Amino acid sequence: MLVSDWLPVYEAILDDFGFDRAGDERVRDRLAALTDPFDLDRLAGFEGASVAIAGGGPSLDRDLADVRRADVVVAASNAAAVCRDAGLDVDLMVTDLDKVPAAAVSLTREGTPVAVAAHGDNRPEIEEWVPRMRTENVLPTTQAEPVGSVVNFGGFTDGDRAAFLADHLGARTLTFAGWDLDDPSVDAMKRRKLVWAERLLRWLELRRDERFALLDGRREGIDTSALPVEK
Ligand SMILES: Nc1ncnc2c1ncn2[C@@H]1O[C@H](COP(=O)(O)OP(=O)(O)OP(=O)(O)O)[C@@H](O)[C@H]1O
Ligand SMILES: Nc1nc2c(c(=O)[nH]1)N=C(CO)CN2
Repeated sequence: MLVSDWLPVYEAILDDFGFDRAGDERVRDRLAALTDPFDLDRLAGFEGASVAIAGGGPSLDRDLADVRRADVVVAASNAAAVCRDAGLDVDLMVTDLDKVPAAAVSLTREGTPVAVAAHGDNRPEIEEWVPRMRTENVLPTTQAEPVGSVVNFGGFTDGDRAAFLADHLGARTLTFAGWDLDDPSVDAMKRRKLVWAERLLRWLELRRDERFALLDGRREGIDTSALPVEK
């Protein structure tokens, strides 16, 4: 995903949530100061692979067999802890550090890359946890324009950002485990974030010319008006 393709969608997200772009940029700059550029060649194993994107929904426990079958496992936030507790290795964790930050630190120290996102509402988490990580295993990301070590391959929530990253790295197929887009247990803010996650995955599947089973039966109901897709 080119940043120029992403930024108009990012602006629609900022509008919808009332997030402040300058706030995102300030925390991005702080993350840039705390990190070094990550060598993406270390993730060459994504090229041509079947990639499972493990999400933080309650169905993850039931979906672990799908995760186990994939060539490569990307875990969004809390899914990293669930996978590890089930004895499943994670190849990459994607997180904004608002859940299980200690697990993210441990992964970096054990040699597993962690894609850490900076945004306007996670400066305290960035300040507290990133300095404890092994820097060479931190892939710093932003949803705003990239700067220095901090990259942007598209995506908003941890889970859809994981999918955009896997796409950038050349994944052959993406499968989604532990994704409950209609989860009644989430609060109103999380529900809105999941609405955006669904839209962004719809955009991604169209770009990839793939059909994500997760979206079967849902496509008609997805509002794509903020996305650069053919109507
Ligand atoms: N029912 C669900 N509840 C939470 N996350 C879900 C759900 N279904 C899918 N996901 C995806 O899994 C990702 C990880 O979820 P988790 O609740 O562990 O993280 P989070 O730190 O709250 O995520 P975020 O900061 O992106 O909102 C989410 O970012 C989302 O993309
Ligand atoms: N500014 C801002 N950006 C975000 C936020 C958030 O709360 N604030 N939450 C996200 C996923 O949870 C992703 N991006």
